[in-house]
Amino acid sequence: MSDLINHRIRRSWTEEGAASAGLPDRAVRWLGQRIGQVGPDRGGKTGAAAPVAESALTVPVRTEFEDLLGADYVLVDPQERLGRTGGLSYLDLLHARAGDEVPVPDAVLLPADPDQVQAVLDLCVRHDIGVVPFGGGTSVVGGVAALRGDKAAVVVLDLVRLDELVSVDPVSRIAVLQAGVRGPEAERLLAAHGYTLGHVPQSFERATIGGFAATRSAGQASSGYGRFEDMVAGIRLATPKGEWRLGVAPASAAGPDLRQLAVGSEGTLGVITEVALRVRPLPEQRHYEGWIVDGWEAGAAAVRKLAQDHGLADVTRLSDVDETNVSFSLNAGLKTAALKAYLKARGIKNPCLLIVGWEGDVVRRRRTSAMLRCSGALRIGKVLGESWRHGRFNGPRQRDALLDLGVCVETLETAAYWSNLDELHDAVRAALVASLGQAIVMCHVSHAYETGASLYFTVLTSRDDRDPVGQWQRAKAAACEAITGIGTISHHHAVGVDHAPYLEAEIGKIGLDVLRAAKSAVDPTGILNPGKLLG
Ligand SMILES: Cc1cc2nc3c(=O)[nH]c(=O)nc-3n(C[C@H](O)[C@H](O)[C@H](O)COP(=O)(O)OP(=O)(O)OC[C@H]3O[C@@H](n4cnc5c(N)ncnc54)[C@H](O)[C@@H]3O)c2cc1C
Repeated sequence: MSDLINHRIRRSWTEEGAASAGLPDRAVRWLGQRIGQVGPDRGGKTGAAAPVAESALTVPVRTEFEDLLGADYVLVDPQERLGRTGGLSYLDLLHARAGDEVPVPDAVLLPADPDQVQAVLDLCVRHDIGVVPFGGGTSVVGGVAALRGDKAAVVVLDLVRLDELVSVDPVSRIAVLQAGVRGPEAERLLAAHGYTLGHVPQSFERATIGGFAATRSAGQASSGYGRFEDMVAGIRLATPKGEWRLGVAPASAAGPDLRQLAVGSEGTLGVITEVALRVRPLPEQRHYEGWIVDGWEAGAAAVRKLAQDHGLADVTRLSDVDETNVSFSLNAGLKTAALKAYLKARGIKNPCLLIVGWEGDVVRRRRTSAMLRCSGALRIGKVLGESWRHGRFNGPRQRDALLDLGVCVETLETAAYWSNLDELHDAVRAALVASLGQAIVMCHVSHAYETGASLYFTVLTSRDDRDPVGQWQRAKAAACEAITGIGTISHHHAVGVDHAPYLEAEIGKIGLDVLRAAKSAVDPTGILNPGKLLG
């Protein structure tokens, strides 16, 4: 059963991704010049087996789970348990490579349907066992760490078998998908009915419908299709108090929108078993292209104009000068050289790449293009846009290759109102550089709104092998401190464990008390996802 998804694949991210998991030689040389001390001899500590303690589940309790799910769906093998703990952050990858001691669940449970999920929760309540809901395991904030809190045992509830399209309502354009359906499968199931969800985060290939909902995920085409929470029409959760269903109408004034309390609850208020989602007709056409803007401020102003005057393309992604430089350097060749010469001849000193993509009604592109021209942007054409679209999943696939070379590589994200965006960009950048020294810190806006935008930073620096974990923890803490008070601690990666210390500064003590009260209403004994969101 566990071969349904191999959670131990790290090298290639997905089996399909293996072909693009390597790095070209010129990229390795270029990295060496920029951050120094990288090379094939810098793989660091790898291959050690992480210690896995005996399962703390007693035989009678394990038998009860087996009677409920079937013995094949209660896994206590150490490798299965180790494969379902920790997500895919840089620190998770470091720990996995080094065989560091990490929290390991006492069992992995694989329920088949929402009723079995509810029955498992009921058993966990009865035996006071912690439960970690597990979708694709792509959390980068510690969301699936198998922490046990004050419980003697903790199980991971892997939702991989909840893999069905439950229903399609073509009149309302709503499809109900089970929580364990992964991104590509969701699109395949919906395409058979002529629909798409249009939710394509960079973790699309592995992440699940339940995980998207639990973390308020944002896909690369969020400007056109909306964030995941915008798509949620209804939601079905298993909770320690029983089943909870939400969502009967597209909009409602029947008190606060509790769907939005469930969305983003990160497994602390219930296990999402089904999500009713707004779907759209499959686009007949797609058109992606690249533009160049001179300087970050000008680029941000151009994107703001699009967002505020209804000209955003479905994908609107602005790279800062550093990210544009990196992308030009890694794609060095005759075409890039010609492009650079052309930009120089046009007097563009600080090129920032803007990718815009339309899906479906591509006639809208005329309006966006006219607005971009008015903002002084220069159209470069389809090649850059299409090349971005085709390589959109390569970043995660190449992380292990970078770790093999001794590179510390990680991303972090935030968002702010337009009036604070430049300050936030500069503050986070400065904090990362001050902490890491010689580092490449690059950034893009990939989600824009009328009132503001997200910022997504990627960091590459030479790994400090004396203290690789501390090196990143200090840099991340510095970035989080810089964000606090200007922007949000997370635009789409969620809170998990890593951002929990910063939540109170954002939502206040009253906000935390409200969340705790909600949790104690549905989960009075605190079995659900110990240590996440609320710390
Ligand atoms: C390389 C990389 C790129 C990424 N890019 C993006 C991006 O572009 N946009 C984006 O939004 N995120 C991105 N992420 C973050 C991550 O993929 C998202 O948070 C995603 O939504 C998690 O989905 P998942 O199924 O993997 O959930 P998991 O990682 O399995 O779980 C995430 C959290 O949700 C809880 N959870 C999972 N399923 C359920 C459920 N059914 N019921 C209740 N709780 C549940 C878990 O307990 C955990 O707290 C990226 C991550 C990586 C590693």
